[in-house]
Amino acid sequence: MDDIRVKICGLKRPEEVAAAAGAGVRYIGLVFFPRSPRAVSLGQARSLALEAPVGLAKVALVVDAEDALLDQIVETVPLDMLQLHGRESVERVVELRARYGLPVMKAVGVASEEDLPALQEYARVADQLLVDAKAPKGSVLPGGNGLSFDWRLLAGRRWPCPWMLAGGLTPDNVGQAIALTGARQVDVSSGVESAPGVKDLDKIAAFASAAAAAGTVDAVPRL
Ligand SMILES: O=C(O)c1ccccc1NCC(=O)[C@H](O)[C@H](O)COP(=O)(O)O
Repeated sequence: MDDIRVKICGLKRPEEVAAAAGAGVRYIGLVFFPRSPRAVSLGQARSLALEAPVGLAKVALVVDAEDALLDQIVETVPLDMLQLHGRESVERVVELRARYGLPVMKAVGVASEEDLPALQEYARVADQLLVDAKAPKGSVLPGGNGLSFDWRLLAGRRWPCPWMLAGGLTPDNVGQAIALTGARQVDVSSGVESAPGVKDLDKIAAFASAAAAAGTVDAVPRL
């Protein structure tokens, strides 16, 4: 069985990229959402992306972004994937895949069974799904809130594209999350921070190693 793939989202400093690469992380997320404590400028994102070693995929996270912003991001930052973390429609996913020729990961917020059909819809058109906790009403951030959802909702569910589990993951709970959901990819942001927007290098290493350890055990859902 393949290793568990880890994505660390919201990196801002070169040492965070180095720590992620050193820990065997597979994807880094660069946040282009001005109200986020993890937001990066175009210049910052370009430098971070250029420093990322081969094998570490650079993912640009946007929220209902206009074409003009996306054009700037794609022209400036060497990228491997776009992450759509807003209310982008199925049609918009199709349009952006064609326009930029980059794989698109669509984030879908989950709080209850009612949210699961959307995953099926987006799985038809996206290259990957990010199955995240639904942001609370009125929250400034559509993601990165450190909230999890009932992982049992995902037990036994599969989609016709690769998917990543996100939402409230930490070095302490990622093993249980993988065992319950069968996820082969996991994404974390606030769970590896020492303060909003500041990644903790030790927590990055601890998260990657806990995920790797969980990946060596057959994922038998314990319900
Ligand atoms: O992280 C942000 O600041 C952010 C801002 C706007 C939209 C999405 C955002 N983060 C989304 C992510 O990819 C997070 O990694 C994911 O939601 C999990 O976050 P966390 O619960 O903090 O681990």
